[in-house]
Amino acid sequence: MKQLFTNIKELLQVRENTIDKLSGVEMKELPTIKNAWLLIEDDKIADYGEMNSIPEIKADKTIDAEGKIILPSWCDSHTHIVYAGNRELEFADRINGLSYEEIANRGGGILNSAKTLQETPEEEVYKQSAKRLEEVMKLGTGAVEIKSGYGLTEEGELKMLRVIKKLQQNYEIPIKATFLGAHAIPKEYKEKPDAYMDLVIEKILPKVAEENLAEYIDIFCEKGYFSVADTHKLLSAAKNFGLKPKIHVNQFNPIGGIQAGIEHEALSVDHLEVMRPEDIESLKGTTTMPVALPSCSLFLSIPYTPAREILDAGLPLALATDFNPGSTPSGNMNLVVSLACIKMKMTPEEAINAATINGAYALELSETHGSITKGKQANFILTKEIPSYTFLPYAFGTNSIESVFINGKAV
Ligand SMILES: N=CN[C@@H](CCC(=O)O)C(=O)O
Ligand SMILES: [Zn+2]
Repeated sequence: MKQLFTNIKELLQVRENTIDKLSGVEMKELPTIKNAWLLIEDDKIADYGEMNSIPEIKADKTIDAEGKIILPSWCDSHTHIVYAGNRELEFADRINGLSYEEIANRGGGILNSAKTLQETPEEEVYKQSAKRLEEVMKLGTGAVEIKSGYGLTEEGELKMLRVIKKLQQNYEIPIKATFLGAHAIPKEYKEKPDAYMDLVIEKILPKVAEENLAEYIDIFCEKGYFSVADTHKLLSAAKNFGLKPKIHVNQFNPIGGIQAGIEHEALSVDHLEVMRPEDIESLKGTTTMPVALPSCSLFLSIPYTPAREILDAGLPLALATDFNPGSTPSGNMNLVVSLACIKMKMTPEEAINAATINGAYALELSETHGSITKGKQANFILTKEIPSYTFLPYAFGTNSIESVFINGKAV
C-alpha cells in the first residue's frame, strides 16, 4: 500500500542518513523541506522530496497536506504509564501545602500507588494502562518506554511487567520495558532496607530476566530512597542478566547517581533537576543521554533541568514525559516540548530534536525512529494548518495535531 502526502507546508527532521544523537550546537539545526511530498510504502518511509520536482508516483492514496506540517512522532523515553488508580487526593494535599517528600513520609506517594497496584487485578491494570497508551499515541507519541516500580513485591513487579508485555503484543507502537523494582522501600522493609535490595537483586531480578520481561534496569537514586552504593550493587547484578541502566538521578538531591550511572554505561540518566558543575562535567565524553522531564517540574513546582548549561557544555539532551500518577499525571509530549522552550530556554529546533532523535537514542531506536529517513518506520505527526513549526511549542496547550500515523496507519 502506497500513501502519498503532497503539498506539505514543511517536512521536519529530514535526515538522509541515520544519526544516533545530536549534541550541543548540533541541536540548533532542524533540517526541513518546504513545500514537500512524502511517500509511505506499507509501514515504512519510502521517499520524499520537493513538490517542484515530484516524480510520477502511482499511489493507492494521496493526501493533500496543504498548510500542514509533517514531523516524526515523539519518542517518549521515560514513562510509568502502567499503574492502577490515581493520586488526586495527594494533589489536593499538595495544594494545601504538603510537599512531595512530606506526602511520601506519611506513607503516600509511590507506596500509595504500590498498594493500589497490588490490590488491582492484572486485567484491570492492563485496561487502565492501555487507555493511557492510546491517549498518548493520539497526542503524537510513536515510541515509548514503560517502567515497573509500583509492584514492590515479586508478584506486583512481575504483574506490571506482564502488563507491559501484553501492551507490546497488542499495539504497533514500539514499547521498551524497564524493571524499576528499586523505586521505593516498602513499609515492611523500612527498618531493613538492605533486605529489600536483596529481594530485588536475588529474587525478582533473576525472574524478570528469566521471563525476558525487561530490557533495562532502573533505580530511584535519591536521599530517602536508594543510595549510590545500592545503585552500584543493582546495576552490577543487572549487567549479568544483560539489562542496561536507565536511572532516576538528581531529582531532589545530587548524591552521585550520575557518576554511578556513567560507570555502568547507562543508556540514560533521567530527571537532572538539580545539577552540580561536576555532574555536567562527568557526562562529557560518555555515551549516556541526559533526559529532562519538564512536566514533572511543572507539576511538583521543582527546578527545571538546566538545559542551557547542559547544551552549552556540548552535551546532548532528550525530553520525555515521566507520565505517572504522582509527579506527572500527563503523557503529553507536546506540552513537554512547550515547557522545554518556555521554562528551559531551549529553542524550538533544540526541543524538537530532543523529543525525536535524542528520544529515539534513549530508547535504542535510532535506526528505526526519530527522523524522516528512507527505510525508517512510518511513525509521524500530521499537524492541522499552522503558520510554522514554532507554533507547536508557542501555542502551548493547543492541540495542533490533525492525525498521528504509526507504521503507516492512522491511530
Ligand atoms: N521520582 C521517582 N519516580 C517518579 C514519581 C513516582 C510517583 O510519585 O509515583 C518520577 O520519576 O517522578
Ligand atoms: Zn520517572
